[in-house]
Amino acid sequence: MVSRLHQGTQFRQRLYGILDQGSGVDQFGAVVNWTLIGLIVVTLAATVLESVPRLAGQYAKAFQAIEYAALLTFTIEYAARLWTAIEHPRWRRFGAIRSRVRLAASPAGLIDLAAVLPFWLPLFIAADFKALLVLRLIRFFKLTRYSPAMRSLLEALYAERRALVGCFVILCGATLIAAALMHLAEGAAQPDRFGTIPDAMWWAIVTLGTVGYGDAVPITAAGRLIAGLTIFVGLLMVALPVGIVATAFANEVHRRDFVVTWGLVARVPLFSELTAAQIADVMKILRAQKVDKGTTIARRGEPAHSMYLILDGEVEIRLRHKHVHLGAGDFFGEIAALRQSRRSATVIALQTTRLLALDASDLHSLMDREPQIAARIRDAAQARLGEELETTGGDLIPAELPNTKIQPRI
Ligand SMILES: Nc1ncnc2c1ncn2[C@@H]1O[C@@H]2COP(=O)(O)O[C@H]2[C@H]1O
Repeated sequence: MVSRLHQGTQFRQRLYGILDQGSGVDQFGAVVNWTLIGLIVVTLAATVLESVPRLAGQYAKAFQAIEYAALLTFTIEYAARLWTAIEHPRWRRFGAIRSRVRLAASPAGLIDLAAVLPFWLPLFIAADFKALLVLRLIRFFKLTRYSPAMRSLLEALYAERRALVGCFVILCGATLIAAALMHLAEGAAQPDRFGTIPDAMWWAIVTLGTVGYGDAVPITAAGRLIAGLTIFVGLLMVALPVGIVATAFANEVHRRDFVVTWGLVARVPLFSELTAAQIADVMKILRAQKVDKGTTIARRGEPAHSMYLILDGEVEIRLRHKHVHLGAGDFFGEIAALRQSRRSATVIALQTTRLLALDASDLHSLMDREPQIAARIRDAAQARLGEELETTGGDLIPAELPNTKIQPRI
């Protein structure tokens, strides 16, 4: 009985790992996830083709088969996600029901539900559900889960939401002012196009958007002057959000550098005792970083914000009286990150090195959650500190630094 229960939990953990981390878990995980991605793409293509009446008539059976297969698969996937939600490391403490409610209410959960729920209706209610054809395109958003680039773009938009809302507010103001001025200047000359402010707003939006359909053009001198100014403002208005999003997107992509996969994290010795679900959780707080040979990764005495795990390559720890080499599987930077102080040594990359960086705040919460990892990191820090104290006579942090305690990064 107990072993059955244990097997059930193990299966749920494995399923969670596959659904949450996909291709990185193992070959079976890769097959499951590529099947889901393939089905999303096929159902989207089928939706588009089905809107062509000739094709809809000719291949009606094939379209129906694709829809049934997709609906059934996505429904099973949704149910499996709900069932395994309790394995989510941050939700586990909420228990079965609350963790499932959390999943159902999350953006990804809502997209998964919207991708299936409306499409069951025609099977039970006899009515014309033509709009459902277009609604199927919601399934496109399921791809966000599998595309780091799409995720990066959404994260960039989210990170810059305040600046973008600011741009939108300014754009609304500019539209109103341009429309009102144009209504004053052109209202009498062209009452059908600029007779009211809402009429003139169409012109303002098209001009500020730098589209210029040419269906409404000023004919008075004052109107042309206002149009000229509006075009200049429009150029600025378009450049502003485009620049903000492009910069944020580039930063986000560079920050990721390479994709942290389940396989990479599972290979790190420090995480060797974690379950699939725990590894999945750790993945979310790690940042991938690639450094070139000769790069100074940490400088003695500098404030520290992260600890690093070496995936491959080699680094040199330059202590006062000796140099220590660390390679794949080792970690460094834990001393300052733990003590929220400054670096005790300079660290240089001896080769091109791939690292996983862990922010100090994330390190602390990980250590709170995972006592074995906490013990291993603390032991290493203690041993390294002890060694260094022995050779420096206790002068670990440079004396010229007045305040070794640093503020956490916001
Ligand atoms: N004796 C040592 N052997 C190996 N690594 C060390 C030793 N002393 C310090 N380090 C590492 O070098 C890092 C420099 O930055 P931190 O002080 O944050 O953390 C330090 C340790 O991770």
